[in-house]
Amino acid sequence: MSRGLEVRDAVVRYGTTTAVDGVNLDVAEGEVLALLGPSGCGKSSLLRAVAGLEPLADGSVAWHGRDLAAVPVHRRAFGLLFQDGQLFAHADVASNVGYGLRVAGVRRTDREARVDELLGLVGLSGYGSRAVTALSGGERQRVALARALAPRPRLLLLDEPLSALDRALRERLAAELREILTATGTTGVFVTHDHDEAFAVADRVAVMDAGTILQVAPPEELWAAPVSWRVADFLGYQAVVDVDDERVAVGPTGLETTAPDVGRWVGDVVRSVRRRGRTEVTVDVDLGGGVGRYTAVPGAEFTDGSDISVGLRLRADGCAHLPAR
Ligand SMILES: Nc1ncnc2c1ncn2[C@@H]1O[C@H](COP(=O)(O)OP(=O)(O)OP(=O)(O)O)[C@@H](O)[C@H]1O
Repeated sequence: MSRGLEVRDAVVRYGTTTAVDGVNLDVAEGEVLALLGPSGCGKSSLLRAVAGLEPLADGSVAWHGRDLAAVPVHRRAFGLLFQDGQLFAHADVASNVGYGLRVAGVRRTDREARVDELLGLVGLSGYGSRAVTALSGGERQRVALARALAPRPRLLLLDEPLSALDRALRERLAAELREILTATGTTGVFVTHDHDEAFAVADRVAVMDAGTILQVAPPEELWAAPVSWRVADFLGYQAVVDVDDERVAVGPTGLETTAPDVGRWVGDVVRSVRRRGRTEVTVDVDLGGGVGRYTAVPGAEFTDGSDISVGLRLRADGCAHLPAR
């Protein structure tokens, strides 16, 4: 993979608010990177600065080693896709998808061929003459994606493109989005506050908090070795515990029930439910920081019921060691 986007010491300010506080980030050509973090951490501001929509107070953004400070938004050849696809409501699907090509002066026949190709890619073959107002939310975002991809942007910037959709559709579209970006070799930066979505879409995930990047790594590596509890927390780990002078982050499957006299901790079962073919036990237990509510995997001797005491132990493959503080 060759050199693509390079962000160096980027700072974005709004008056006295520092939204992006010295970020360094590289995205190789052909790579998809997710920016993951809570609301207000500066993800959108960073994305907008890369697009050229927000000025940098300090630092630089470069593509292929060329500084973009003097290059206006429309000359960066970057594509943009937002939460609400911002389609032209008065135009049909094909006109929307072909918009960037028309602006670029692409001939009509070439344009039509490219629009058809893209509609096929996003699973909307034959939808060209439909009114965009007659589409579902998911279909609309597919049209917006086709429109953003049509001019073959050298970098596609996606700001929470799926967050207006319901959960099931979001999961499906996240997987499809990855396939489409990979199939087209598109370099992408994908902003999301949803860790599952980040993992489903990206080659690498950058975890962001309070204007800075805490860790950048491929999903499996991030999951296996978060550098801090803050990162683990964003990824969906449910607790941090001290065990034999080590700090351990406990994942959603990091606890297992045992007989009460065997486990490291003793807790009370609140309920147990079957989810996706496996049982999930909810327990109230003090893991060291006061009583909290956690999820555990049932051990061999677990029997259904509530208001029963169980022991709890850690499951190594559902936990991660955190570096010493
Ligand atoms: N136009 C603006 N004027 C003033 N402050 C702003 C502006 N845009 C963003 N901010 C502030 O900058 C900080 C970062 O906002 P930003 O939108 O980049 O975060 P985010 O991580 O994308 O959040 P969200 O997921 O809620 O969109 C926040 O404190 C926000 O209130």
